Amino acid sequence: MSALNITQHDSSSSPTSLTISLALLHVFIVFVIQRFIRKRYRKILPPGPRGLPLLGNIYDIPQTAPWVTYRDLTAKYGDVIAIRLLGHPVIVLNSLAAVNDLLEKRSAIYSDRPAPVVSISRTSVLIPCYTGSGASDSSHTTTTGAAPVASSGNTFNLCLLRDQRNLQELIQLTLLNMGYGLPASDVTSHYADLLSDMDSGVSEAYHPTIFYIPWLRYLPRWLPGGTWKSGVQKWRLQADSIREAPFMAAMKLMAIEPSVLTELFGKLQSGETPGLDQEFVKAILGAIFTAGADTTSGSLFAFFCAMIIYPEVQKRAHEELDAVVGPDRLPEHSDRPSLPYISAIIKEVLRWHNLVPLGMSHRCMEDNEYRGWVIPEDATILANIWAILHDPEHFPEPDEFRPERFLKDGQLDPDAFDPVTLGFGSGRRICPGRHFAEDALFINIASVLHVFDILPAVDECGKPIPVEYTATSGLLSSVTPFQYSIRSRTSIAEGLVQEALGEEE
Ligand code: HEM
Repeated sequence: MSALNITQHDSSSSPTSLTISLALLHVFIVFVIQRFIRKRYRKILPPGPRGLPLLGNIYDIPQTAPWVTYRDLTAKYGDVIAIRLLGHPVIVLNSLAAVNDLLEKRSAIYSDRPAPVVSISRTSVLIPCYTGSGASDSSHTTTTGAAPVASSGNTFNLCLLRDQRNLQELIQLTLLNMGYGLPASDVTSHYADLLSDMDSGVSEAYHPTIFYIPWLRYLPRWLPGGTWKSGVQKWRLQADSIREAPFMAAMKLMAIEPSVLTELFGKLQSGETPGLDQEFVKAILGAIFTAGADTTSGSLFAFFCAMIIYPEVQKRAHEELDAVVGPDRLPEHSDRPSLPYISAIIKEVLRWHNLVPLGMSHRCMEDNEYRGWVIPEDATILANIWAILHDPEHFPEPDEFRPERFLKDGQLDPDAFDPVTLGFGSGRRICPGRHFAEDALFINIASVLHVFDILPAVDECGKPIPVEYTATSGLLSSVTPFQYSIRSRTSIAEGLVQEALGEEE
């Protein structure tokens, strides 16, 4: 009895000891659950560096060129690596076999995208989730099957000759014409500014910290860690403007030129595509414009860089063009089968400089087993495109720009590993603009090489400014800016351009 009294007395008169006991119990339970989860995942996830408690591997993966670090980790862990970023599993596929096994063969459950914590647009600029619905498929088929590149290489040359406009603006011009049917004259630096504002907004909104710590969204904006919220309104407005401005301009003009817009409106009116409405049409066009401009111009910029560093490649391309196209005309799309060296240059540009080195993240939609591991639902999947296209087993001396690796007996080698498909992603989310991009690269590269020598810029003493190939890091990796100059190869070539200029005007 007295013992009972003592116990009753203790518990009622000391509420803090109960709280402490409960707190300790809570800590113990959390600890056991964490150990259990960690043990379970360590067993079933693919191998990878161990990382720190809670933080995971955030200190193992650098911000600069993480694709190189992932490739280096394969020596210890194999081609499929799991890392954890603040508890979130990320699976990196470093071989073509793994990419094919998961993103291609199991595309039914590997085609979603991880949802960003903050949606930057009412209907996102990039088509975000995979539903398998008619509308999301329509974005792919329409873009993929879009009319061949609307602008000719001539326009590109003329612009270069006329005012040395930047490559990015030239590709934007083409996309606005192909996507919205907007005439070249409607292209103003306004769209370019909107696009560049939105690009920086997207980089901030998709910053890994915000991406992988979902609870950051609940922090008030005045607390450290919550300050990113003040940018959200701005990013949303930027994303909305890039969807609205060219769309409204096209509607005002009542563009009748065949374009992706007219094709989608045709589908909308016929009702053949469930889920397709005006907002979705706007989103698809916004995606084409935003995803197509920097990528295609980025590849062209890489091509300019390679031509300066490897003048012997440029010389061989000139010889092929002189022999096949001749001095009296500019190259056309129909010349492509007869220009294997130019085609090999395009493949090598896409391989040598990967615009999207880790592809775009995919999301695994359900737990599934692979090679004895379990890839958990919600895991982010990255395809290390850079590592695969720089694997010396397939591409000896991978850092060298060497179009010859795709040729055999002067023709494209059908047995060579073609970087084109992988460079544009995999499975059901493969880049829908790949045919457009390839066509644009062909006509622009062939035309520029036919007419111009691409040379390094010169300094005030007339000395060539050396060009070195380096690239930026990020979702999109660009060749770091360098200066170049162009010189007409012959007066006949210059005459051809002037003639075409007259025709255009
Ligand atoms: C050299 C040029 C280009 C490269 C290297 C490139 C590469 C890629 C890659 C790697 C992806 C991710 C695919 C995946 O998730 O597996 C992608 C997606 C995408 N690309 Fe491209 N792309 C290029 C040009 C273009 C162009 C010109 C357009 C539009 C005309 C375009 C529109 C898109 C869109 C809309 C997506 C998102 C597709 C989706 O989420 O379903 N791209 N691109």
